[in-house]
Amino acid sequence: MESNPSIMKVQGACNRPSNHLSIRPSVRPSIARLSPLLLGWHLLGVSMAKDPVRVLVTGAAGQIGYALVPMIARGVMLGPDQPVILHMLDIPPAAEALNGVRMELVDAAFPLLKGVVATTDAVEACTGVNIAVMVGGFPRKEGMERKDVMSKNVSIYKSQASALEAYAAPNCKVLVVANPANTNALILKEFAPSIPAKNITCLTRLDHNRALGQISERLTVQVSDVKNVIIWGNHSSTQYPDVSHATVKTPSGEKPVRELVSDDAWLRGEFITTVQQRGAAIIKARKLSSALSAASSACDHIRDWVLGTPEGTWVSMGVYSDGSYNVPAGLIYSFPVTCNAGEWTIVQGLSVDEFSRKKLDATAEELSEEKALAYSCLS
Ligand SMILES: NC(=O)c1ccc[n+]([C@@H]2O[C@H](COP(=O)([O-])OP(=O)(O)OC[C@H]3O[C@@H](n4cnc5c(N)ncnc54)[C@H](O)[C@@H]3O)[C@@H](O)[C@H]2O)c1
Ligand SMILES: O=C(O)C[C@H](O)C(=O)O
Repeated sequence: MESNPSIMKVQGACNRPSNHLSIRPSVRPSIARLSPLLLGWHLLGVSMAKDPVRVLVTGAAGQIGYALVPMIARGVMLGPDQPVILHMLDIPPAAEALNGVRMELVDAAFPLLKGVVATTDAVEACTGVNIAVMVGGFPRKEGMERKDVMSKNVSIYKSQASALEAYAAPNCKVLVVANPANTNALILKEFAPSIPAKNITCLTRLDHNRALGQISERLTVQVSDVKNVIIWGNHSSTQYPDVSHATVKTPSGEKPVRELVSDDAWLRGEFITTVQQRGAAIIKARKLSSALSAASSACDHIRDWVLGTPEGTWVSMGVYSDGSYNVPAGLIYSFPVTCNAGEWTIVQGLSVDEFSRKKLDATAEELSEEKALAYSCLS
């Protein structure tokens, strides 16, 4: 257990870092609530205190950061019984805003929040972190393509990879949110060679959730009753939102989405483009990119990775390709995955029809091009 429960100051020294991620997947909150043993302890007023987990959020003074840090501090990411210490990094011009976020975290008096490191120093920010959510970067603005921001982000991710490699806790899990998310994650992997490739992921859960949302609206069903959509490939407009294996829970059992929608033209047309273009639609509407949905989806991504996916359910994560589904190895590509005991596994053996094959290949091709462009930015 960390000894100092106080909130720390901007640029302050770190608490002693814990050496590893101290979340035990077997003590999931829902199970913990049901366990007679834990309930007994609770009634006796004895809490099963866990060690705090250190969570880094880069770009914490930005709009996703502002939505994300209170979710983490409230237990949305790691569970309602998991104390956290937040490490927040931003760049010097944002230092004052970052301090404002820190002050608000103090003011919110989150019971699970055991400390805050708010800093513009990447080494201090990365020291001892168990989970790193990489949001910092240069966001795409209206009318800009993701490739326009490649070179700015590649250099950021190269240097932050080195800081994580040298100072993060062993087995640190990394989620890259900042665009181009897949390629930033790949650069991070390349420049942090001692962090296992399986620990470096990117966010396509927002796209996955958007796909669930579209199906739920179309069928007028609860979003929680829709599952097993897939986002294949890049977090970009070439991503392939696929409902070939998705189902909806109905009073008479699980039914295929394709059967219930009964409109392949919509599923292969408007549904796909709506999900692909949703980020751009939000930017057009808000003049800012999505923030609350991105933050919430980042929490979903880490929560499922650490605590596990429900039985019979998969989620989409951008992970290092091993050649599954004939996707070129060596790309960070979004696949359907299940998670157990803190490890993700690509769901194998799903049928891929000709229509889907073309879509999987097109988004892989874009990622290969992005990879080449990123490497050209490095030289
Ligand atoms: N993967 C996804 O699903 C998804 C969804 C939405 C947004 N995004 C991306 O997330 C990123 C952040 O979006 P936002 O709306 O919060 O942007 P924002 O501009 O509001 O915030 C970005 C923050 O990053 C900081 N920053 C810049 N360079 C940094 C560095 N080197 N180190 C640390 N911090 C740095 C900025 O000062 C700023 O505070 C963007 O790249 C955006 O395109 C991804
Ligand atoms: O498209 C963008 O740059 C915004 C973001 O990635 C999103 O999906 O909302």
